[in-house]
Amino acid sequence: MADSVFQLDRIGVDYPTPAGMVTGLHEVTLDVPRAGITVFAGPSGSGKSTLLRVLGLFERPARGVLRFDGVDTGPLRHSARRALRREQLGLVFQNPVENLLDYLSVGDNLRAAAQSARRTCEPEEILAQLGLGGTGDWPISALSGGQQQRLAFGCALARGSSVILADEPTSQLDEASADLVLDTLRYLAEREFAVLVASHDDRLVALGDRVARLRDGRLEGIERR
Ligand SMILES: Nc1ncnc2c1ncn2[C@@H]1O[C@H](COP(=O)(O)OP(=O)(O)OP(=O)(O)O)[C@@H](O)[C@H]1O
Repeated sequence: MADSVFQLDRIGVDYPTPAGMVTGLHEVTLDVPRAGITVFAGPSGSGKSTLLRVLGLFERPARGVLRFDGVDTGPLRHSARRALRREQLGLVFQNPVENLLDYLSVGDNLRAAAQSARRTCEPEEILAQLGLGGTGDWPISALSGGQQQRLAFGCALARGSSVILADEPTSQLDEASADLVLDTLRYLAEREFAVLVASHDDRLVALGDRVARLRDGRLEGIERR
């Protein structure tokens, strides 16, 4: 398995707007190691979400080469990208309700996630790992925001994702709930998941083994700890 989970070579993203083309990312070149937590930090509009969407194979860059596990993703057809997304890449959004199906129980959310990657799972095993043991029959609404985010990471585990991409996972949470998310990210990184997070939460930035700083769609630099 390659040491780098993602290799970006001069990745550029443009958005058409009524006022003309806006560049979301300018020629970003970066190697993301598989091990540890990588944080993409930067002010609002710096390109963090755009970068996560490119890495999550939701967005095709206009320019440059993106390799995932050493494979050039450029020539991949839509169906191959979708299969990679479902089976390997777990994307967790900032708003807990976006990550879960509110009409299913906690356990059924995990089962549905596994099924979407053509797998089966033992919900109670995953819930126990995440400190949510015994909640399998609960409705989603009975969980706190932090617990819902934990469950969203659990869905990535149920799908068998090897890479976790989280976009501002603590921004909608109070401090105690955010702590649950920080613990979960650390737990996943210790278990050899590649964990990539976009955030301007200082505590999340402090958790990173490396921090890639973005500004105006450009990579300003990388701090390694
Ligand atoms: N769908 C879109 N259409 C037009 N412009 C977009 C779109 N998505 C992003 N942009 C622009 O691309 C740039 C980067 O935006 P992006 O959302 O990636 O930044 P961000 O760092 O994640 O910001 P935030 O912290 O506010 O979420 C900004 O100038 C933004 O306005």
